[in-house]
Amino acid sequence: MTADQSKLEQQLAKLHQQYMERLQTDIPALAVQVSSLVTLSGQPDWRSTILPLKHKFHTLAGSAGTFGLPQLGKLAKNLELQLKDWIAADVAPDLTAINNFMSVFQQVQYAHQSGHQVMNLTSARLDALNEQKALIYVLEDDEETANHLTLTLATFGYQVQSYRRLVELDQALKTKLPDALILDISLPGEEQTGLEYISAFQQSLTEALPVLVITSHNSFEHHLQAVRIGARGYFVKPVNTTALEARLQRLLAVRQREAFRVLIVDDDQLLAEHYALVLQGAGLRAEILLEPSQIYEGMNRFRPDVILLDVLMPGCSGPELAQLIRLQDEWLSVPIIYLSSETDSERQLAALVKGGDDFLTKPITDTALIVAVFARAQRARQLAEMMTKDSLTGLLQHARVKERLDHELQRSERTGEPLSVVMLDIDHFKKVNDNYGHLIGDQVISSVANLLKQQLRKTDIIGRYGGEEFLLILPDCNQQQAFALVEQLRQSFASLPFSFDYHNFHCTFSAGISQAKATDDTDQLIDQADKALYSSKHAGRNQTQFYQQQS
Ligand SMILES: Nc1nc2c(ncn2[C@@H]2O[C@H](COP(=O)(O)OP(=O)(O)OP(=O)(O)O)[C@@H](O)[C@H]2O)c(=O)[nH]1
Repeated sequence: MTADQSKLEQQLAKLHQQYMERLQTDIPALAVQVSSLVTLSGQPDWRSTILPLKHKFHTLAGSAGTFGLPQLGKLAKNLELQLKDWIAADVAPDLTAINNFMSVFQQVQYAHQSGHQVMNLTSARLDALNEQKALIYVLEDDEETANHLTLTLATFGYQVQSYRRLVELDQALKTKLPDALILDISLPGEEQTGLEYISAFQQSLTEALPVLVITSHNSFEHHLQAVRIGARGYFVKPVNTTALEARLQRLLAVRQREAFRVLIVDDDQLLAEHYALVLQGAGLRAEILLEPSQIYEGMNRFRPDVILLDVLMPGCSGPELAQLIRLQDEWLSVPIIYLSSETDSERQLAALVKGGDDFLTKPITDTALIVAVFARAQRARQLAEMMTKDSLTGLLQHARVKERLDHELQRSERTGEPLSVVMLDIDHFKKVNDNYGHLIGDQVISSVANLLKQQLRKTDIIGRYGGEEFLLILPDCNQQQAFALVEQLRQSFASLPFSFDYHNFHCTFSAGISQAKATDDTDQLIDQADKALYSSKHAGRNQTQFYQQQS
């Protein structure tokens, strides 16, 4: 067990302990309420005693199983259903019915004292997501190609280790596995070919290592051999390093994906904390909202991929909250999963009609919770990306990046943190298209996008604003910090070699920066960054300027 796992198990055990302590007061309090049932028959307002009791058994039914007391959960569910039947029949229960009810309740009192099943999280745990820079090994005997590749990948922000000989690579692979391997398959002077070596090595792994092949051979046989050793890319020399980097980025995108965000809305704090810990243990980010009235603030701040919603909450029910969420266009597509001890399928359907997507019944096992949330989050993220991202670069589209700027501007006003906006445009791009063709032009655009994705923080927002124009939103960053960052990007980009027909060329970009002031709105801020960009172009291009307020 890793240190993280053991910490998680300790936290879960602590929550369980707290839940058991809560039952020490909840069950006797329930007993008092249940004992008042004996005075019920013949009373006109019998419903006002039963309704709150039904709610309490509903909550108990949902939470007990989750905290390892399935027997207690089942008994509570039966009692809840009994109370429900009385209400549905609209007849006050007679004394025999109440006596039967109380004898079942006695079993509840015993059940909460019996031992709980030990929760086993390990089988449910999914891979924690890797936030670090990707580690790439390169095996290439030709020094010039190796240096060119290493320099390009390092410029993009990868951690690169380059080897000339198989024996060196072998040692490195046995010490630490990289995120991907770039391999020259023809290695004169070696006993084995690169393909033979890696084919044997892959068999020793449980999960195949992503391999990109570089070679001077372009035959069908070589392609086939490469596929057979699990190659995920095939590049013929002279290697187009920017195309290779783009492939690498796509290959690693899933591993580097930002963790899915789950917003848990439940008035039962212990239960909500339990769910949050279980989801966090599986590599998801989870936040708890106990107070439904804070839903908009919570959504805007946390931007969840999925919402887990309790159905019965005082003040505002889950379905009402779902309807509130759906009032806002931008939250229409976020999946809402109800998590409730409601087992009546008609009521479940009624809740779903009010804007939910799925219904999970409490108690739920940790594995089932993780799998349901993960599957929903993954699909929602894919759909959201298709709807909001530009197909060439994978960056946010024009309208979306402006929407994000609206939010960030509001946040910066609220928190007082600085916010900078950068407009960036490739220099003389028309000439790139004219000289090398549209396809190479597209490759240059993709490279700027990939460089930005690799080198900016996860919290920065990047959009393709126009053809060869990009908009960067840098939260918690003043204009001096933005300047240092953009200058570094500019220099990296200027040093990137592009190739066309055995001939290398370089490109540059110009940039303009504007820092938000309290009085600015989105359009003003973009306009200021655009004016600063124009100044950079006017002053000779390949440079960065701030917006200067005209007097
Ligand atoms: N290959 C490619 N070209 C594009 C794309 N979008 C826009 N362009 C081209 O980008 C070029 C932009 O040219 P201009 O805005 O005039 O830029 P420029 O005058 O060459 O350079 P600056 O004055 O330095 O900005 C036009 O030729 C567009 O056709 C695209 O997605 N792919």
